[in-house]
Amino acid sequence: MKILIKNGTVINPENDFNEIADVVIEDGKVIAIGNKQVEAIDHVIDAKGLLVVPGLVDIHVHFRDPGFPQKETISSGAASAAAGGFTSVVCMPNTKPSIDTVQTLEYVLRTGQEQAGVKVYSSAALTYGIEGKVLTEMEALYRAGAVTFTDDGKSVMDPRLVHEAFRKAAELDVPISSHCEDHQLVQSGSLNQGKVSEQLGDPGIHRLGEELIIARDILFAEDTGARLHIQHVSTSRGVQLIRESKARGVRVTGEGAPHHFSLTDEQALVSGTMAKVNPPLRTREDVEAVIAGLVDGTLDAIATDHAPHTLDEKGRPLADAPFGMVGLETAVGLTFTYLVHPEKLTLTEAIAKLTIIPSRIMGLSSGRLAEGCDADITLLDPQKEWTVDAEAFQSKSRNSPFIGMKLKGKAVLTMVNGKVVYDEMGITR
Ligand SMILES: NC(=O)N[C@@H](CC(=O)O)C(=O)O
Ligand SMILES: [Zn+2]
Ligand SMILES: [Zn+2]
Repeated sequence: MKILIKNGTVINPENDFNEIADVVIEDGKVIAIGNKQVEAIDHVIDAKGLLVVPGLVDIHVHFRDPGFPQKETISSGAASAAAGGFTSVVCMPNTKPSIDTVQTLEYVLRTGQEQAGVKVYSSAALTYGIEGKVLTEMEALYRAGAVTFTDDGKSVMDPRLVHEAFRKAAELDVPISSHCEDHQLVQSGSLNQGKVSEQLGDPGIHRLGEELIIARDILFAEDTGARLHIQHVSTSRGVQLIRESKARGVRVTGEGAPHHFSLTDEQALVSGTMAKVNPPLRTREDVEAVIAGLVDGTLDAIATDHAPHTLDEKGRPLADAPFGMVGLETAVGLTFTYLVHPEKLTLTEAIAKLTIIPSRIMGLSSGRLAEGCDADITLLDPQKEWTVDAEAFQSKSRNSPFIGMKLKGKAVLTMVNGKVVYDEMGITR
């Protein structure tokens, strides 16, 4: 089976390729790029006006299996990823049980292989049960396929334990992904501590809660030589701490989430609990700092932190509703609307932050579009204007503050190993 994608603008950030070119796929692999004569094509996809990019890579998703299939399963999460243009994802371990044993890790990876249309990778927990008390068998989990270690949802607070985990990670040369939140400082708030939290009678989440742990973990990385990846950076000083540590050679990377480069805490006045996320939406100054971090490379990657929750849970009062929002199906629209169209990032820079850079951080082979690669390919329509519609979500959950918002830019076709897993061009009809 040979497929030809013709007339599209092919972008491969890895080698700065950005040209109108043909892409030929055979048996799930890319066999040619450029205007080459290829015989016996079975299927032609006309990508005129579209971008042909490496399948997108999201290194921060919550697929809720095992434990919370009513929120998301690995197969519904994968369908949501495909609809958003993502072909590879890294799952977070705060499931039930948490991904803290080889057995649970293997369950997630196997279910991903058997039931998901996209490539499902997984992190493993740093501590058993994400309780911050006993380190997991990091080496065994690493050998079984864990690509990073994290207690995402929490920070491990015991410095002796954190130090030990960083030493082990350095030995294995595997990145630690850090959710930065000093919960002794932060305690019970739901929103960024400021005018909006006051107005809504919420105790608020002080920015220092995030910054203290970013600073701490940078020091641990510096001391041990481990690779540190800071998740969902939301504050201006957080970005600055990463910038300074990079300049002195610490092996640190950072990610920015679409909601943190597009929304402020004021969104809670409009969207209520749908705008409750951890770390919280902050101020205009913070949003600008996250964008500046993405622009100058302090924040290496864009990652969604796709965090599905049921409408029942989100229907509770602000203080009781869970933190998190779905993100896979709005990430491309938000990246184009807030970063590419306003010319903060070039096309190649934006695609790099959604493909090759996150892939490298986690040591994956995804995120490239070159001869010999797996045909994981996404077709994007950068000009497509659309309105976020909860009913159209492939995710099981609808907890998004972006519902009803108009965005410009969308994934229209997603392919994994040459197989179409999402199609709104009507080519598989
Ligand atoms: N981001 C969130 O607000 N929630 C995440 C946990 C996390 O990423 O910290 C979740 O699992 O729901
Ligand atoms: Zn987190
Ligand atoms: Zn998360």
